Amino acid sequence: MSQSLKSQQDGVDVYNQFIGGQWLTGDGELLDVLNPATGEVIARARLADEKLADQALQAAQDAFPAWSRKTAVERADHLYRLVELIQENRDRLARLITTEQGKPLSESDADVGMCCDLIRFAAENTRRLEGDIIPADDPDEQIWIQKVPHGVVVGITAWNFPAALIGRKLGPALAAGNTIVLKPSEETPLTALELVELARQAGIPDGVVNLVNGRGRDIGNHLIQSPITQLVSMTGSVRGGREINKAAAEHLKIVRLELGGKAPFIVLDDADLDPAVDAAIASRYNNCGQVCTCNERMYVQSGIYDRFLERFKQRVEALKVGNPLTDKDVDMGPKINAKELDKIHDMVEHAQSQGARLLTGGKRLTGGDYDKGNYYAPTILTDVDNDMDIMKEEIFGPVAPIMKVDGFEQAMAYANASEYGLSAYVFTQNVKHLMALTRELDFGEIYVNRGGGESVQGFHKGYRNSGLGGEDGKYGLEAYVKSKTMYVHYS
Ligand SMILES: NC(=O)C1=CN([C@@H]2O[C@H](COP(=O)(O)OP(=O)(O)OC[C@H]3O[C@@H](n4cnc5c(N)ncnc54)[C@H](O)[C@@H]3O)[C@@H](O)[C@H]2O)C=CC1
Ligand SMILES: O=C(O)[C@@H](O)[C@@H]1OC[C@H](O)[C@H]1O
Repeated sequence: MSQSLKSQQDGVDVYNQFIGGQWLTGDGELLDVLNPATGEVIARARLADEKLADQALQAAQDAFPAWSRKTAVERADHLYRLVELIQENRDRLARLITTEQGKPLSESDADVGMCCDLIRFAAENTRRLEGDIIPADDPDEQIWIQKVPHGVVVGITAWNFPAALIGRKLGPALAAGNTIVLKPSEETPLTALELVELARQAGIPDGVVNLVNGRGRDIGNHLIQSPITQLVSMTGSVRGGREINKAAAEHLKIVRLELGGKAPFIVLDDADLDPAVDAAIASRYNNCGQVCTCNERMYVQSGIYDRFLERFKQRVEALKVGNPLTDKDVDMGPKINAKELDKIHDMVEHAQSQGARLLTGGKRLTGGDYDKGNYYAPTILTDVDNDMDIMKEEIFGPVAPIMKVDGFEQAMAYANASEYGLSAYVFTQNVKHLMALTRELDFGEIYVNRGGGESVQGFHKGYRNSGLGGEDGKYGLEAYVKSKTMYVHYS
């Protein structure tokens, strides 16, 4: 039955799913969406069954011919209109992100801003999806390499950036002439649903954007295996990425995966101390440490180690943790859910059992409002060595292990000894070391003398287990077209 975005049941908003330009109820189970700061149910989202997922794929397939035949400028104009609407709703969306995900409002605002920027970049570049004309071996022939869209794209997203990750999949997919079925994270479906409603209001034709909710191994897996799906783009865990890659391989589907990270944060003796401390704090504790580019392990050279650690500890202990909706001054909100909170605490305890020393934090925050949410104390671990699990496994939480190194070479060796290869941070004023980074540091995204935060015109690409493919910028956009070679004889 056709519905609006949401309706009320027992005083709680119940969100529908978007298929072929209609909000549909379906018969699927209802999923509680919780505020991680309070544990309250803020809304419910209807989950899709396989029949509804197939309906979404079919709607995307039906919409593809007309959408892909629109001119580059027409597609761009639709996306620009969507960006305008997102901007008009920026405060409301930021509040919603904070409510369902828990990050401070300023960070939610940046999440919405990044969503806009990713879609705007895609719109700006619809006209730049250029092909080639290649000299042929026959004088009466030309070889044309054209760039054409794939067809139906499935975009599967994680919970840590509920808006930006939708923009990152939807923007380039539509810009290049594809249609899309989105499946947002089970933890944060509401922002995605509201964004899709804005896509409807922007006049994006029916079926070009569709959204179904569901669990990854269930509906996510079903979407991947459908013969309609041509390309799968996913952001999430290495485990999820592996499962998706395996399911897609069976059907020879194209897959782009943006997975976890274990970014080394390197501070050499000649670094500027204050910016290094600022960046170490932001890159570890923003979004409660739940960013794939987070500072996950620190290597600080012996000459600056004591001064760095003293200042870093002061700053960590001054971080204010709380409910970002009721207290605008908090630096850090809760972890996304109780399971993640337990995971972090187990990792900290395990690190101590392996010999790490707890310098500060290391516990769940309790008492008063803390008891209702998933709060963890900002934590520092010292006396770690590079073989400990805390230096190898993605933490994805507010815990910083810090290790002393004797110099550049040792820092490089420790940093590279990782199954992850997305981001790395280096603070140095030494030009020789800086120039050597391209050769010595085996990571896809290196931040030198600054904290994290990629630009939409860059290329967000993880090596090794951090992913397959890469996103953003001109290389990210190219993933959404395939080449078609035509040998044109004209005598
Ligand atoms: N790269 C990143 O930025 C992220 C990394 N993570 C890492 O993953 C850990 C667990 O987080 P989760 O939310 O459980 O990540 P996840 O990988 O399970 O979920 C991410 C998305 O993939 C979908 N998914 C999962 N398994 C799938 C499958 N087999 N087939 C199709 N779709 C599937 C989920 O439904 C969700 O939409 C975190 O603690 C963190 O270490 C989590 C979120 C984002
Ligand atoms: O998923 C992630 O954590 C990253 O891809 C993240 O997405 C938006 C942020 O700017 C990125 O670092």
